[in-house]
Amino acid sequence: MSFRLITSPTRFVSVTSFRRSRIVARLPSPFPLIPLFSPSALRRPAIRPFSITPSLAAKKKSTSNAKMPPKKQVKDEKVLLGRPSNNLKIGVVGLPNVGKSTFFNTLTNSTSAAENYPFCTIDPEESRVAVPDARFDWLCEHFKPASKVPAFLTVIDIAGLVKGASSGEGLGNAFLSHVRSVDAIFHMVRAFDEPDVVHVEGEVNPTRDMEIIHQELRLKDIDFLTKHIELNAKAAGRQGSNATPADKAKKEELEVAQKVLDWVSSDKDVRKGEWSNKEVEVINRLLLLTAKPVIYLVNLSKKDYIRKKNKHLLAIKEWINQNNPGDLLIPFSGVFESELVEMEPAAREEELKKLGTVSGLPKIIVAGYQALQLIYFFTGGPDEVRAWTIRRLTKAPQAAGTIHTDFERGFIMAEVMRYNDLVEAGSESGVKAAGKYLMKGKDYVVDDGDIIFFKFNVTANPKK
Ligand SMILES: Nc1ncnc2c1ncn2[C@@H]1O[C@H](COP(=O)(O)OP(=O)(O)OP(=O)(O)O)[C@@H](O)[C@H]1O
Ligand SMILES: [Mg+2]
Repeated sequence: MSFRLITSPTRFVSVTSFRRSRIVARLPSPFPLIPLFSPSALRRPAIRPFSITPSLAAKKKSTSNAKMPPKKQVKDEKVLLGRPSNNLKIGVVGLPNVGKSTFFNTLTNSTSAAENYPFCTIDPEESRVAVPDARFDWLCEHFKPASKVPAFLTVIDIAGLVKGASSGEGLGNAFLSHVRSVDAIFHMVRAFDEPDVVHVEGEVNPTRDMEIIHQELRLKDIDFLTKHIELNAKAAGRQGSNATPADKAKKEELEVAQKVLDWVSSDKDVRKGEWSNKEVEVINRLLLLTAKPVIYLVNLSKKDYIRKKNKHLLAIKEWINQNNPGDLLIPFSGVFESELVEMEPAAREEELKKLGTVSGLPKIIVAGYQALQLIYFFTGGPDEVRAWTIRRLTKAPQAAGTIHTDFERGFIMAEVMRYNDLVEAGSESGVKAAGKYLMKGKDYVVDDGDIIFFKFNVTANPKK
């Protein structure tokens, strides 16, 4: 096997600088009050390529293999419901005038129109917010890096849906297509009484509103699946009895689609079904609305949020238990959060202390990130501490590929420190001395919060 040396770090510098420039351009968050760009960090790459001579390569490889534990076959590799990507988005969905844009603006420090009239938002707005994480803060404190890049949650503000949206009411179909393009849903539920804020259904009734939204999403899935089956059944019917493997696959796919249609038609959301890996693969291609994970955000008045009481909360909880057991409910207050975000950090802390409460946003961001089945691993050093987003169950080479495709192509191994081990030992050498510095191979499934140094090598021609 021939190894080609990678001695010039320049191209890696350009990769990291490219990524950074994107981050700087799209940083609207109220949370990361941290410098994301430092020219000095560009002088050296944040992640140094592993450069070795051919003979040394063989030696290193054999030592690393010796250290590596026997390969464990990951059993039961479950296919996750949802789009297989690291670039996933969560949409804010709900009736008109329930506080979606107020929440979106506060969360992402954006200026989406948020006025007191229904259908204030028409076109979807996209923005990002840093994911707060004490581990990231600790790593920055520990490495004192020139550049700090946390993980980000991408949020989309979507227009309000109304009863009948699935059959075109209130620009319904266009708005539902915006829901189709996101990967998870923050379902905004109005539980605040404010006579000046118009409610499209007349009076405040959160469970009725939740029922409307869920009904519209289900009806759209039913409509979509029915048309999909009709269309594909016709195509499959023309094949006759001499069915090719492709025809058989199509037939199997149609059977799954029919099974899913029966499920949604019985008033259940797709994400609540037990599906085999094969079925999940078909469902993922269909981008169904009720397959997307949902977090219910209950928008309270400032007073109710602070006193932790609201007359609708119990009924909302019961509705979730009845209809979509296990889904998360997070109460918060849009107006209160928008007041907080306007304050200086010190004044904000003072105010929260005085009121004996906390902001609801950090919990919401973390929950949104988890709903998307996203986790991150860290790379750390004096140049940069960075969180790299991956989907749950991602293996080491693909995780390396999020940094650079060469890292995946030439993957040798991942040197992994667990966050707790690093905190306990106080340094990388301490982790090594404690025998907790792990060498992981290509079957290693990366854990949330792993601190990883990838070793890789790239041959001139990967086929050789
Ligand atoms: N917790 C709350 N208490 C009182 N008023 C609120 C609260 N949250 C939001 N509002 C008010 O509700 C009104 C509508 O808010 P917003 O524009 O954010 O709703 P929306 O759901 O985005 O509406 P649309 O679907 O029309 O775009 C605004 O006047 C906002 O200040
Ligand atoms: Mg809006």
